[in-house]
Amino acid sequence: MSADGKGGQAGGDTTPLRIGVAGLGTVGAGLVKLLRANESIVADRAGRPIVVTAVAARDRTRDRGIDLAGLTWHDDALALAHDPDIDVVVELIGGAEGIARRLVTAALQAGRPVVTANKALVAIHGAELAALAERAGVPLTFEAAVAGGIPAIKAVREGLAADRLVRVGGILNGTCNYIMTAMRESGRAFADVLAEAQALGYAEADPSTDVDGIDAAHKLAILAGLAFGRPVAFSSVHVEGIRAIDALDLTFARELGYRIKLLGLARRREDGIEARVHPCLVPERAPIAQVDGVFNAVVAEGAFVGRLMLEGRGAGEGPTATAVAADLIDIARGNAVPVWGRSTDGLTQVEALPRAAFNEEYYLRLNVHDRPGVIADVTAVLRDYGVSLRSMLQHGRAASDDPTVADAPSVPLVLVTHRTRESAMIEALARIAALPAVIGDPAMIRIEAG
Ligand SMILES: NC(=O)C1=CN([C@@H]2O[C@H](COP(=O)(O)OP(=O)(O)OC[C@H]3O[C@@H](n4cnc5c(N)ncnc54)[C@H](O)[C@@H]3O)[C@@H](O)[C@H]2O)C=CC1
Ligand SMILES: N[C@@H](CC=O)C(=O)O
Ligand code: NA
Repeated sequence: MSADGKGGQAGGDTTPLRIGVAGLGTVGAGLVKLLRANESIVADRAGRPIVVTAVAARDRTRDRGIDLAGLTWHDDALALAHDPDIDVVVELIGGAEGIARRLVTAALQAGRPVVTANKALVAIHGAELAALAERAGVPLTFEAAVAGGIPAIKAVREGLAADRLVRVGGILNGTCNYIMTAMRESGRAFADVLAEAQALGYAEADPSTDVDGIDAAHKLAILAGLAFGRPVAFSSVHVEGIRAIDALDLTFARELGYRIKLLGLARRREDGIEARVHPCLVPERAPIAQVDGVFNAVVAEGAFVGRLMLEGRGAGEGPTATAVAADLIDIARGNAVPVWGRSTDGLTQVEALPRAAFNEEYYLRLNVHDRPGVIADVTAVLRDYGVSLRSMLQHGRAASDDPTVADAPSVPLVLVTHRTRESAMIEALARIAALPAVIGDPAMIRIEAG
């Protein structure tokens, strides 16, 4: 039985599923185009037609490349929650609060199935919305919210439902991957490439959500919740973005045989769950290092299934609309899966482990005065904290060549450590930054196998 009480294939009911779309931006307009272009494919697979009957958007006159004639227009998106001529509300406005949250809440309370692409909303309010959906006995689906066109939610929540997953994550932000790929391949400036990603419809309304790692963290919190069976408190996810990545780091990474990727990583450990988003050095031969541009990669690992990686476009009109439409097809067919893959009864949020508990290999780049003793001072601090070095790179003049130079020029010094506790690295870096020969803050990037 479907959520709207009209089983699609199961009941042989061919009544159209009527949808109301809130937000006609990149994804909303993309959805209308896709449902029209693929009308008969969608109807065949859903067992009944899926038709847009109502929309709510801000500007009635804007040219979106779609014909809105014949659709009911609502100036107030909240009206969709009670419009008697729709069966499903599709929320494509965005934002964890405000109108998007009010609309989804109102629709679920009114017993309406909801489809959303809103990762911020699901990551932050997913536990409470899941309880509302369960109480109303209607689906709340969000395939588009994680990794755009990659069926990541379905893969983790349904495809891997039988395994005990120990790890999930990957490249979860198309905008950041697009920017870092262009910077690496063509040396283009950050701001330039970001503007291009915005024009292509990849970036969030406020692109700092992308470049500061928050969007990837929203997606990681959702994936971790699905993989480990409990929603992860979003505020406990450790988040770093890509603003601090310097062109020098891209060059040194290449020289050391790595690429830099913004990764989301969630791991089940004996003592809790690790959930973090930050730039990583990954070996250039690792499959994930080859995932470039707007492409995302979702990696999962379980005791029985082993490791798997799904790759595809993580942002943009077409891929995202495909994911939203797939959710609608599920609803039309009467397929319903609990939001977090299990009942919300007794379901509590879990706090991720703090940063000090991480245990990684680290790449450090220091800007140092090129004079004798610098390397010895830096390595002495690392030794004091039990951090052992795997390799070191210094370009330019050797520090010991000219002991008499007082205002020695600055040179980058790159150090790669063996695996070590992050609590030790944090303290060691504070001491290193305070050394007289070290200029500015050291850059630290964690190293991952991929
Ligand atoms: N663009 C992408 O590639 C992807 C976007 N998403 C998510 O999809 C959702 C929509 O994203 P986009 O389409 O990219 O954003 P967008 O900014 O292009 O579209 C949002 C639309 O909502 C409209 N809107 C704002 N307030 C409104 C209100 N009160 N009533 C009605 N409409 C209102 C805006 O005018 C805008 O046209 C967001 O949650 C986003 O995170 C998810 C995956 C990929
Ligand atoms: N802004 C997001 C859009 C898709 O989720 C991204 O760049 O990945
Ligand atoms: Na997806």
